[in-house]
Amino acid sequence: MSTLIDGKAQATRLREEIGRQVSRLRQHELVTPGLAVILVGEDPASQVYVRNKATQAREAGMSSFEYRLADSVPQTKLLDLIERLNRDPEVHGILVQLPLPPQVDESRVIQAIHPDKDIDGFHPINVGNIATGGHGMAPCTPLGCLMLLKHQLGDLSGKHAVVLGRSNIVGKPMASLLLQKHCTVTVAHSRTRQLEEVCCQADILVAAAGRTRLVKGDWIKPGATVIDVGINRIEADGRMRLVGDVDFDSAREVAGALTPVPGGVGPMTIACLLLNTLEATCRQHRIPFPDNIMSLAWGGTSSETT
Ligand SMILES: Nc1nc(=O)c2c([nH]1)NC[C@@H]1CN(c3ccc(C(=O)N[C@@H](CCC(=O)O)C(=O)O)cc3)C=[N+]21
Ligand SMILES: [Mg+2]
Repeated sequence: MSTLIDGKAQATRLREEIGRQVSRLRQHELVTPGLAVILVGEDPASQVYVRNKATQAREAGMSSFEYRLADSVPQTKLLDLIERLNRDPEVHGILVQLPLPPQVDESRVIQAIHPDKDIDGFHPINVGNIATGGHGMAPCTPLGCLMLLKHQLGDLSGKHAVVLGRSNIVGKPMASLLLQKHCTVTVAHSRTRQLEEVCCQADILVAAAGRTRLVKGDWIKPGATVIDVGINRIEADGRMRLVGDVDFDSAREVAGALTPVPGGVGPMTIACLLLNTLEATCRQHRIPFPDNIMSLAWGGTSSETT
């Protein structure tokens, strides 16, 4: 049986440490980190996530500003709001919940966010900095996955990581981060031939394909570490359930360690959002980013990154 990787517990510890740093900033620097979250439309799942993000930001002592816009909002209005938040000194991080409705050009919106306030790490400047090994803002979900992996495995050097999925939000930045940690990285996706054989070679398997229970136990090398990024809502026995991209029951017979859904990557994503907001605040006020947060987040010292 595999070790269960407790993302919920690790996220709680990270948020507690972030909370201590936030109160230190407020006391000694008179700065309160501020997170602005913009939600367009009324998708119920998105509403839950946005509410959780705002609640957890406030619990960590941050200011939270929420903006709810109608599904029919013209793009110019959204861009105007972002422009205003870019200039607002109380706002250190801006998150526009994706996906956006069809009249809005997603990449236009992402590029409108000032890179220093882009706590999602989706702006091309941050994508470029991460891809070239710099210390840009890393997207929250891949960053959370990396922290779980570092905590579980320590040094990742030389390990074969297979990333299943190639989205800009998870797959591609995940591959960048794993390369930075000296993994051999394969990015597989829906057009990959012999997908099962490719997955079977992974020491580390990150499943972010958006396909319910795609990865079965016999896709996994015995002892491998499996990170399940999927969040799929299915109906079972007349009730809604959350399941991942990994078939949990067969996977746990084979994997060395495995994240559950829920309680794995999801809570780490939100904790990393707060971490990025704290980092953005420090950078905007030219305050050094606290070392102990660095080591808690990365499971080692920052000097280990080369
Ligand atoms: N600009 C932007 N940034 C995002 O980071 C972003 C986004 N758009 N759009 C949607 C996705 C999805 N996402 C999740 C965050 C937390 C959980 C989470 O906390 N999940 C809980 C369960 C929550 C539940 O029960 O529904 C868990 O896995 O344990 C899930 C999904 C962030 N996203
Ligand atoms: Mg794909």
